[in-house]
Parts: sequence; structure tokens; C-alpha cells
Amino acid sequence: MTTNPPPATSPEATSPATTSTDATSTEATSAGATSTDAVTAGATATPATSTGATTGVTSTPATSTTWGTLRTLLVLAWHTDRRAGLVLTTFLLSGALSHGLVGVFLRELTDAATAGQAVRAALWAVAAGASLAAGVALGRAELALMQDLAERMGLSVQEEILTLTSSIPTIEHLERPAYLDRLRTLREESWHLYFAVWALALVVEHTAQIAFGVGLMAAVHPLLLLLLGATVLPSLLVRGRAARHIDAAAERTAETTRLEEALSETITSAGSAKEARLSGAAPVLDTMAGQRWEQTSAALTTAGIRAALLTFTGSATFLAGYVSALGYTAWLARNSQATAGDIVLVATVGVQFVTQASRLAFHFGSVTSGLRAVSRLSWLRHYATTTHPNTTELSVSQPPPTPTTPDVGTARPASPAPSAGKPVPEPTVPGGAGSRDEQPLDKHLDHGITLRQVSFTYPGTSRQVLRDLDLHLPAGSTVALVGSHGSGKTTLAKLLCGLYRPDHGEILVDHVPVRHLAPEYWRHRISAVFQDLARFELTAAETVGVGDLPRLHDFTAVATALTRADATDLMADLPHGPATELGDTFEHGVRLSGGQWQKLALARASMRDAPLLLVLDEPTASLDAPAESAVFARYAEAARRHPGAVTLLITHRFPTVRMADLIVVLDNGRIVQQGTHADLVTLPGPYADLHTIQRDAFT
Ligand SMILES: Nc1ncnc2c1ncn2[C@@H]1O[C@H](COP(=O)(O)OP(=O)(O)OP(=O)(O)O)[C@@H](O)[C@H]1O
Repeated sequence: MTTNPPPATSPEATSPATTSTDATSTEATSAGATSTDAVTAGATATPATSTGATTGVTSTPATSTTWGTLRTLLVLAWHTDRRAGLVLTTFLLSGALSHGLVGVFLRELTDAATAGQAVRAALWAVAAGASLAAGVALGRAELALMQDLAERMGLSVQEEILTLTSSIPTIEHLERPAYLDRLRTLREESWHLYFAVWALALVVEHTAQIAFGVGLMAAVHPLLLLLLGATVLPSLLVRGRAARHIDAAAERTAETTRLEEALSETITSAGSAKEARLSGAAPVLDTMAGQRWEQTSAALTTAGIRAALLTFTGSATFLAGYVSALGYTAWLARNSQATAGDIVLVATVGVQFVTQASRLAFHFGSVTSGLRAVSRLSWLRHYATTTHPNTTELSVSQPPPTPTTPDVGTARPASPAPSAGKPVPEPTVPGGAGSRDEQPLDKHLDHGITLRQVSFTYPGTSRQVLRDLDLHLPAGSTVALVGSHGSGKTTLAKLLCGLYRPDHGEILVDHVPVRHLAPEYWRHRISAVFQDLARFELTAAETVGVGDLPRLHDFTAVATALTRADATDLMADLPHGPATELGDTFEHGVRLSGGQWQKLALARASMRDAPLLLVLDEPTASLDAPAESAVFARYAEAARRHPGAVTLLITHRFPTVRMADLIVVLDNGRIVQQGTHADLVTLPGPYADLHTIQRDAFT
């Protein structure tokens, strides 16, 4: 998803330059691996929080009235840069005055010239010229300042969108097309928000100018007002309607555009381009992308033509009024009821009317679009606030950790859950009392994790992926989830991590329902690596360190994590060791193989010293079976040494599975078997079948 601002071609279309925020935003708001890993690591909230705090923007409920939305827009602009905003207002007012006076000066000039007063005429000519030049110069300065402010406001809003999106505890919203479309539209519109504020000021300016012109016209003859004024309003309405056509088309085509971009990305990105080329699918995908583009383009063109026709009608109506007014003034002058200066005045003010009315209509449209964008932002604020269970009994009020904040303490839950038989272990989040080292006894499970009648259906789908699961994962155990592809293993792991909530049933950690735990609290007690793992393009040390943000730059902790994941040699072989920049984002970034990324992801999941839940979802698929077994054996051994946690393995390889204390077999979203390898392998059933198939395949 890209949100490049449009090119700056005219004052109306001017927009800021592309910034690097997009890359970060896209990473943190995508539903894929980055998001899953980043959410459990708490990494998504960090960049957003650290910058979001400087925007002065706070979460508020959705604003429903136009005035409320307008207020929100003005508050956003005010927070962008107050001083620059005031300077801009001054430029605007001075520019408006300069333009307004040109007509008056020209009338005086004409009348003085007609009366043979050369000196007076020269003075008025200088005044008119100076006024015109000042108006133009102020307009230019206004535009330059405007572009800068628009870019800064766009950045602030982009940051806020990132903050809000990453603050939502689950990831299901990232998989909802309707949400993605809204988000995409909002991100694109965010670059235009300051233009909406500017447009609002211009609406006021042009209205004042028109009112001033109306006064001047009325002084010549009141009928002129009828001829000109009566055409302004229809022209405005028609232009506003034209803008709405364009907006509605953009909204309607958001999904098609998203699909077209996804297809283009598949063809052009290095990862998927290999398969697309080799399979010969690239031309087909290209054609499909082209069809989507044509659909979008056709809808936008139709809307554009409608808008142009409406605009033409509006302009023609106004022009008819202008020509009639000019003709009438000439007739008045012939009958000595007006001067030659009056004709010049009506001609000048009339032309200004045309420009001002057309700009007024355009800017009116911009204001309307801006208000719609603010409504979307308010909706996102409201959505993020209401989706975030801040009122949960064990919520943690402190912000999530930041890389620059060292290990500063532990926050105490507000109150124990009623169902808790004992206080819940202390979360390790900065800002609270104590430190992780002061309260080591709080960092273990006594009972374990229990699922009671858990069922789950992905949002936007109708098929239950998990059904009525009853399961106990004992504290200190290593549990292997086994089952055919699509049986629900990863989904169960995601539910345990709190990335989704069950539709029915309950997940309890030492008797405390997970839904009673603040998302940050639970996430900080989990380490996880998923099969679609995140490739954080940072330095090698950082890509590991983000697994425990307070120790992001703690090289001893990173070295320990590398040892746990057997990745020390990998780090040592990199050209600049831990300081090696990874990935294509860097100019000289090192490209890693799939297996190397997996090892670093394993190390990242090993950063936290004593997680209550460690999820290893096929993170070693690139390794051969003995190597995978060796890795898992090390984690199983570590789990036995620290018996207060649950280690969950997901793998299809039986040499690994057999070493688990408990094996759970899933089939089509149900638990069909559970027990040890010794128990299950002798029983007729899917486990023994799978085991036999794999054993035969390797003998
Ligand atoms: N984000 C999603 N939205 C909708 N359906 C999904 C989503 N993710 C997975 N599913 C569906 O849920 C079912 C279970 O998927 P899951 O990834 O949990 O299976 P799995 O057992 O881990 O499979 P594998 O062994 O292939 O990794 C599948 O039918 C899949 O199509």
C-alpha cells in the first residue's frame, strides 16, 4: 500500500514531497508477518508513540457534527505550527486587501485620466500596480508556506494514524478490506488536510472579496447585483457537486486500486517476482492488474467528465451574468448614469468575481473533502479507543517501552481479576515501580494456560477455524501442536498471544482470563516467532534486540539471545558484525537467506529472559530435520530449567514433535488427540497415521 502524495502541479493540486514515513507505516500496519511479530514484541507502538507524542494530538471520540469536525481540523492545524499559521493568516488578509483595492484604484485612474488629471492618474496607476504586485507576491509566499505546513501536518497525521493503528491490540482490523480502504483513503488525504484549512481561509477571503465587490457594484447600480449575484450561488452549488463526484469515485475505486497495487507488487517485488516469472504467471498477473487499473481509471474518468460538465455549466451561468452586467453598465454610461471608470470597475470586479467565485467553489470543495478526511481520522481515533480495552481490570496505564528507555521498572495491575485465585504476575513495562530483576518470582506460571470451549472464526469469514477447544497447557511444559495444513495450529497460537479474541469460550493464564489482561501486559510476557516471520530491516543487533525493546541496545542481552538461538556464528560472519545493516532498505544493506532471517527471528524471540509463553511456529522450516530438532531440543531444555512457562512448538517434523511433554493433534479446528508421543504413537488415530507416513517417507 503506497500513499505517495500527488504531484504539485497547481496551487489546487500542490502537495508535499514523499517521506520515509510511508515505509514505516506500511510495515506497522500490514497484517502479515511484521505485524504479528511486531505486535508480540511491542515494536509497532514504538516509532508511533515516540513521534506521536510530539504532534499534540490526542485520542478523542468520533466527532459527528460539522462544527465538531471543523474544530478538530483547526486544532490539528494549530498544533502543526502556530506561528507559521499566524503568518499565513497575515499573508492571506494582506493579499485579499491588495486584490480588493485594484478595482478601486483602476476606477480612480480611469476617471482621473478621463478628466485630464495626468498626475492624479499616474499616482492611481502606481497604486493599482503596487497593489497588484503585492497581491501576487503575497500569494506566492502564501503558497510556499502552505506547502511546508501541509507536509508537516500530513506527517503528523500519518504518525497519528500509525500510532492509532498499532495501538489496537488485535490484528484482525488489518485483515478487513473495509478498514484497509478507509485507512488508505485517510492516509492519502492526510497530505491535503492543511490545504483544507487554507481552503477554509480562502473561502472566507473570497467571500469577503465578493462582498466588497458587491458593495462596489451596488454603488454603480443595484441591478448589477441581480445580474451577477444571482449567478454566483448556482455556480457554487454546481462546483461543490462536481468535487463530491470526484471524491465519491475515489472512495468507490479504493478496493480496485488496492487490488491493482497488490498485483503490481507481486510482479515487481523481488520476493514474488521469481515465482511469477518462472511460472509464466507474470503476464497474466500483469493483465489482471491492467484490468483493475482500467476499472479504476474508467470510474475516475466518468466522474471527472461529470465534474467537468458540471463545472462548465457553473462557469457558463456565471459568465452569462458577467456579460449582461457589463452590457448594462455600458448602457448606463451611454445614458450618463455611470462613468467610464465605472465600466472599468465592473469589468475588473466582474472578472475578479469569476475568478473568486470559481476559486470559492473549488476551495469549498477542498474544505468539504478535508472535513471528510477529518471525519475518517475521528472514526479511526474512536475505533482505536473503543477497540482498546483500557477499562480492563488489569490494564496497564504506562506507555509501551521505547528503545531509548532502559529497563526502568514494573507496573502493577490496577486490581486483581475477580476470578483470579492469586495475584497475576507483574508485567514488565517501563514506568512502574520496581524492576524485572527485583521481582523474579513474579515471572512464572504456577498452573498454566487453559482453554475453555474456545471457538474462533476469522473476521469477514463464516467458517469456524477453531471449535470448542478444551485444553490445558501445564506450567513448565513443552507442548507440540500437530495437524495437517490448515487445521488451525497457527490460529490457536495467535489466539494464545492475544492477537485475536475467541468468539466463544475463554483463555485463562493461571486462572485469569486473557481478556482481563491489558494487551501490553500479556504481550510483554510472550515471546513468539511465526512461520511468516518479520524481516526487520535494521542493523543485525537491532533486528534481534527489538524482541525486548527496553534492551534494544543491550549487546550482552543480544549476545545471550544469539547463543540461545545458535546464531552467534551467523552474527560473527556478517561483514560488520552486529552493526551490519540488513535488507534492501539500506544502500549497502546485506541480504540474508531465508534460513538466516529465521535464525535471527529465533534469536529475537529469545531476547526476553523469562516469558510466560514462548511460541515457536515453524521458525526452522529452512533447516534440515536434525538441525531443527537440535534447535527445539535446546528450547525444550531451557523450558525445563525455567519451569514457570509454557513453550509451544508448531512443526510437522516428528523427530521434533516427539520430544514435547504434551502433543496436541488438531484436525479441522478440533482437538482430536492429546498425550505424549509414547501414548499416541501406539493408538490408532491421526497421530499414528501421520507418524507412519513420515517415517516411511524417510526410510
Ligand atoms: N487471516 C485469515 N483470515 C481468514 N482465514 C484465515 C486467516 N488465516 C488463516 N485462515 C484460515 O484458517 C484456517 C487455519 O489456518 P492456520 O494458519 O491456523 O492453519 P495451520 O494449521 O497453522 O496450517 P499450516 O500447517 O499450513 O501452517 C485455514 O483454513 C486458513 O485458510
